[in-house]
Order: sequence, then C-alpha cells, then structure tokens
Amino acid sequence: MAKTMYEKIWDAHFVHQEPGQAPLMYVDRHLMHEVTSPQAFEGLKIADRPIRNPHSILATLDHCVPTKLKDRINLPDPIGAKQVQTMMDNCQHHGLTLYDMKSKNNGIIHVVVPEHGFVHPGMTTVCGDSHTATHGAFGALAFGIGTSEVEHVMATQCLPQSKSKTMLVQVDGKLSKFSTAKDIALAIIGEIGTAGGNGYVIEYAGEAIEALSMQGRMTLCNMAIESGARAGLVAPDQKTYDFLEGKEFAPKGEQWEQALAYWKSLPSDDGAAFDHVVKLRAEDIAPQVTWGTSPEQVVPVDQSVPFPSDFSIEGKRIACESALGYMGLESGTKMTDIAVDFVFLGSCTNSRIEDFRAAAEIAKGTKVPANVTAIAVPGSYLVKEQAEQEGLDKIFTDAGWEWREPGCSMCLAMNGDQLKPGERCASTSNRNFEGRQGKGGRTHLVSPAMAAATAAAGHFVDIRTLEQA
Ligand SMILES: CC(C)[C@H](C(=O)O)[C@@H](O)C(=O)O
Ligand code: SF4
Repeated sequence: MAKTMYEKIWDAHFVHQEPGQAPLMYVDRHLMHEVTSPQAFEGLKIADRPIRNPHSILATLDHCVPTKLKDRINLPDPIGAKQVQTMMDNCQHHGLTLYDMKSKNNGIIHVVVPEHGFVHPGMTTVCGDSHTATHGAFGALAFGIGTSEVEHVMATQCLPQSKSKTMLVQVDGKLSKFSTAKDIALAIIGEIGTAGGNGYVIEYAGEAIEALSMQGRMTLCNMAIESGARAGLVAPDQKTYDFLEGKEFAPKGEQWEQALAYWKSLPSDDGAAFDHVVKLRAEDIAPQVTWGTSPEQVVPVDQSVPFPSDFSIEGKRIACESALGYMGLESGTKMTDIAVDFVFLGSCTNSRIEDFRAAAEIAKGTKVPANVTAIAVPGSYLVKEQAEQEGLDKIFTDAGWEWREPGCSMCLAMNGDQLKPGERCASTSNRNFEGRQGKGGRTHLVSPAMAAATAAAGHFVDIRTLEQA
C-alpha cells in the first residue's frame, strides 16, 4: 500500500503496544537546552537510573544566555545563572555533549543541530521544546515533548506516542523574490489558523517548497507548531544530502551510501493518501505582517488592520477585539503606517546566515532612526563568524544596528533582552503572544528582509515598492 513519509518513519520506529496503551516509539535523537531538562535529570537521579544512550543527546545553552558579551561572564539573572550551571553540571555528570557558552559551537539548539548534521532524514527527534519541528526540514519526524517525557526518553530511548493524522500542504508555483519561507509559513497559518494543524503531522510539498533552500525549509518547519501541528516535514532531496554530506555527525564512507539509499526511500509514495490536503499558490503570497497576538492574525503588508466585523466566526471576532486592545491598534490603519520602537532580527526561525544576508541587503546604506532600536542576534557562533567574514556585521552596525552574541534573545523575555510595556517590535521570531517579548510588549512577526526595511524606515514597509524607488 502507498505510504506517506510520516507513515514510513512511524512504522520504522514502532517498538511495541500494550493493549489499551499508546504505542511506544523509538527515539533516535534527543536535543536539550537548559530550561526544560533540570527536573528530568533530577527524576533520573532520584530513581537512580542511567541515561540509556548518551550519544543520542546533543545539548546547548540558549534561552537564558545574555547576548551582551559583558553579561555572559557573570549572568545578571540568578535564575538564568542557576539553570545554566545546572545544565553544565548535569551534562558533565552524564558525559553528554554540551555546547556551552565558551564553545565555538554554541547557539540556539535548533540552529546548532543542523550545523553539525546531527539529525538525518527518517530519524525520530525530540526535545523539550516546541520548535523541534524545525528538523522536519530534513525529513525527520521531530517534535517537542514535556519535561516528564524528557526523563522517560533519557531512561528508555522510547516514548509513548499516539499516531497523528496526515496533512499535505502543497504550495505550487513560484514565490516572488520579495517573499520568503517565513511568508509562506505565516500565509499557511493565516489560512488554516493556529488550531488548523491540531492532531496532524504536516508534509509541505510542491514546487515552491522544493525550491526553498535547506535554511528556508527550516524556517517553514519551525513554524509548523504555530499552526497547531505535531510536526512538519519536507521530503529529503539532493539539497538535503548536499547539506549533510561531510558534516561532523553525518554518516561517512560505506555508511553514507547505506544511509543515502534509505533516505531515498522516504518520500511519500505516489498515490499515498493524506487525511487532509491544503493548496496554496506561491504567487499569491505577499510579504506578511502579523497585526494581533496570535500568528494567525496576519495580513499581507499592503493591507490594513482588520475590523472585528471582518470575521464571521464569533470567537475570531472576540479575539480580534482583544488583540487590537493589547496591540494598541485601530482597525483600518494601513500596516505601512504602523511605527515601531524596536526591530529584532534573530530566533530559531530566522537567525541563519541566509537570513542575515537577506536583511543586510536591505539594511546596506540605511540608517535606523534615533527613536528605534534594532538588534541583530545570530543563531550561533558559526553564523556570527560567517556573517563577520562576509562583512555583514559592518553593514548592520554602520546602519545603527547592535550586533550581538548568539542566543534566543528577544524571541522570549528570559535573558535580559526584552521590550518595555507598550513598546512595539518588528520581530523575525515565531510567536506574538501577549507578553512574549516582555510584559506589555507588542510583537509583529515578519521576515528578515521586512525587518530590515522596517528598521530603516521606522515603520512597516512594503519591500516590493523599494526597488522602484
Ligand atoms: C522554553 C521552551 C519550553 C519554549 C518552547 O517549548 O517552545 C521556548 O523555546 C519557546 O519558544 O517558547
Ligand atoms: S529562539 Fe525562541 S522559539 Fe526558538 S527555541 Fe529559543 S525561545 Fe524558543
């Protein structure tokens, strides 16, 4: 019978099912950061259990890590400092690979892991972090788990998992040069809503997805979780293999050939049935900006803040009213008339080298207005190094941006980088919930190029109009 990629990975990792209980799935890779692991290590200690496969684990420090160099030596926040120290102690005790703040490999877990080729097509991958979906870009089944599950996986290398339904999101046609993977991700969420993916694993396919670079596919899969899906997947292809070949944790020699043969068997079979299919045309996807407090509250940049009456479903109408109040916005305001106080270029959605290249292209020769703060935060030290070699840091600092050390930074207010109440931010991250970037902070999600144009103008800009100028 024709199978989807998800079904193939599922079948290959099925271990056992007790009657009346969820199936047990084998876990290949376990990613870790300092926020969701301490209680799991504590649980192991109390039960006096070892870690079953320390080699399946790769850990980093990212969420609590300050991005100002001077603060990285003595962390100003005692809670963050304790989480960081606990992670270092736990990894040392169990002999785990940890990219700590002194490591040249340090950075955000979902940026660092692909840099070293740690996750391969067909692998099951978990992490106590919802944006684990990022690694679906490699055709791996990757998803976030809770802290008690982190402990369970460390002890057993298995996870009780119910089987998901399958959704195909097919994006046909060609994207305009102004739109990016981020715009595709936001447009999909705008279309299906933040609950649209509930109970599903999404496979992204179609000409526009095939045309994305590996980094673009990571951005897209990163946001699968924001549409409510368990995970996002893109079929592996030559781009995937080229990306992985030669990386530290990629198979070598004969094992590479064997792996390649397996990877090539993974894409969904012709005629495989999906439980739900959504189709979009890439040509229709304009640069997107969120106006509300949920990623689904999004419009193309040339449109206006909606009216509650635009929504026929009552829940969405109420959500619109509440979001407008929190965001301090009036219906009918053109998105391009909304001024910002802050611009954040970073997060595991958009802090890879291609993101900095795209933003720098627009930032070049511009000046951030005096009343705007713009920070560029590479996702890892390797991204930072590469960007500096290309002179991108200079482009940003010449334009009045701050150039920071890697970490989650202003994606979430956990490390000193945050908005003040009422401040408005154009952000390349993935969540615009109330208080996400600081209590009372107002977040608008955009692509890196849109963020750079916003930083230069002090308000949102339709980047499609820039070239004609
Ligand atoms: C801290 C962590 C549990 C959280 C997540 O799961 O996503 C964080 O990374 C986030 O983006 O909100
Ligand atoms: S960058 Fe943001 S979304 Fe990604 S792991 Fe860090 S906090 Fe979560």
